[in-house]
This record gives sequence, structure tokens and C-alpha cells, in this order.
Amino acid sequence: MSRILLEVAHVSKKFDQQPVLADISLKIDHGEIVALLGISGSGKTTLFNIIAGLLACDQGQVLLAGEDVTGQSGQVSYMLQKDLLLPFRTIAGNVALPLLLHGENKHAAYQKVLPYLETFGLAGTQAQYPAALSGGMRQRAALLRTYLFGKPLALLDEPFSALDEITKRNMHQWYLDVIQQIDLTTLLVTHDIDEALVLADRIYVLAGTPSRIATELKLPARAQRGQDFELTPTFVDFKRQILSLLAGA
Ligand SMILES: Nc1ncnc2c1ncn2[C@@H]1O[C@H](COP(=O)(O)OP(=O)(O)OP(=O)(O)O)[C@@H](O)[C@H]1O
Repeated sequence: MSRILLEVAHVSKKFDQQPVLADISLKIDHGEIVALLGISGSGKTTLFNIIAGLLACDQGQVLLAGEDVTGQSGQVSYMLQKDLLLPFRTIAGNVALPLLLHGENKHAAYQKVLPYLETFGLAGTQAQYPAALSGGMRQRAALLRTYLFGKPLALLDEPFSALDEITKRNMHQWYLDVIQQIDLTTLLVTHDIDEALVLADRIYVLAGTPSRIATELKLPARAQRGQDFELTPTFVDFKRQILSLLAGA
């Protein structure tokens, strides 16, 4: 069986005759965390929406496990920048939403989410409302809800950008831990170079006008990086390379 879960092939997009994305091709294998990195306005969200089937592309294809899903929504799980938890629903009510939407009854759905609350570091929060939780906890609840949509690929659009620096770093480590325990492939859209370098197995850098894939970087294996990867010469070399590509954009 092919390891490729997502393939974006030669996707282009214009808005009002203005090309934004030109001939974008990328692949993601099962289990990978791949970052799509670009400056503000480079078309990351546009590509995200095309992959999620929320926006039509002008040319190209989106393939999921080899099947053409171009323009089809509901094939991947996705999470937008803000946590978007419903303030009037408890945490259990929020994270169980995908199961309830699939027609499960409330009791069964709540029973199913309880062990996941534990895995996602949210044990004991089921009866609380989002406003009572910290930003990091709300983001974990939103990630759990995304995961419970049950699709093999999660698209995350700047999921940690609203968090303070320390909480964000803790969330990065947490995400790397939790991803070992669940079966999920991630496409992370971000403009944060450090975040991409800390989380991703591979990075696609978008640059130019219109945006193209300027380069693809393969990072050292997650297990070999260690907690202080950000302080290593390897990290700094990657960062320098990315900065020079983005600066020339
Ligand atoms: N619906 C639309 N109609 C017209 N232009 C659009 C539309 N959506 C996006 N654009 C334009 O396309 C370009 C790319 O926007 P997009 O939001 O995809 O970039 P981005 O890389 O996600 O930016 P950011 O990091 O700031 O969110 C921008 O110039 C934007 O103004």
C-alpha cells in the first residue's frame, strides 16, 4: 500500500485575475507532520481551503489515499486559528460534537470522549465551560474535537498562534507527545518558522508572487531532535535557509 495519504498536484488559483498560487504540488505520507510555511498573504489559507474542499481551484487536483477529492468537503478534519469552542456547551459537549453529528446518542458520545480527555490532558474538565479553561486547554479541546471527526488527515491553520510564547512551546511538546498515541497525519499551516522547525518532519516553503513551493526541507527524525533542538546549529542552519527564501519572496 502506498504511504502517501495526501497529494496536491499542480494546483493553481487566481482571485480576480490575480494569481495567488501557481503550480503547487506536495505530498504527505501517513503519520507525517508536514508544515506549509509562508509569509502573510502567501496563500496558505487559500491552499488550506482548497485541500479541505471549501474553495475551488482553477487547475490541479487534490488526492486523498489515491482518490480524487478535488472540491469535496468533509474528507479531512480541520481546525482554524481560533479554538471556536461553543461557549454555551461544556467541554464534553464541545468535543463530542463530531460524534453527535454522526448520529450517536449523547450518553454514548460522552462515554466515548472521556478516555480521550485523559489522553489530551483534559481529564476532569468534561462538565466545565470553555471560559473556565486556559487558552492552552481550550486549544487542546479544539484539537481533540478535530481529531474526533475521525478523518485520517488533520489540517491545522496556525493552531497555536493566539497563545503566549511559553504556552505555545508547551503545546508544541504536548502535540509531539500526543501524536505518538493517536493515528493522525497533520498538515500544519503556519508563518512561524520556529514552530514549523520544532513540529514538522518536512516543511514546504511557499515563496514568490504568485506563490510557488520554493523548497522542501526534510528535518532530522523527531526522536533524534531532543528538547533543545532549537539551540542546535542544525536548527539555526534550517532557519537561515528559510529566512533567506522568505526574504526573497
Ligand atoms: N476570497 C478572496 N477574494 C479575493 N482575494 C482573496 C480571497 N481570499 C484571499 N485572497 C487574497 O489572496 C492572497 C492570499 O491570501 P491567504 O489568506 O490565502 O494568505 P495567507 O498566507 O493565509 O495569509 P495569512 O498568513 O495572513 O493568513 C491575499 O492577497 C488575499 O488578499
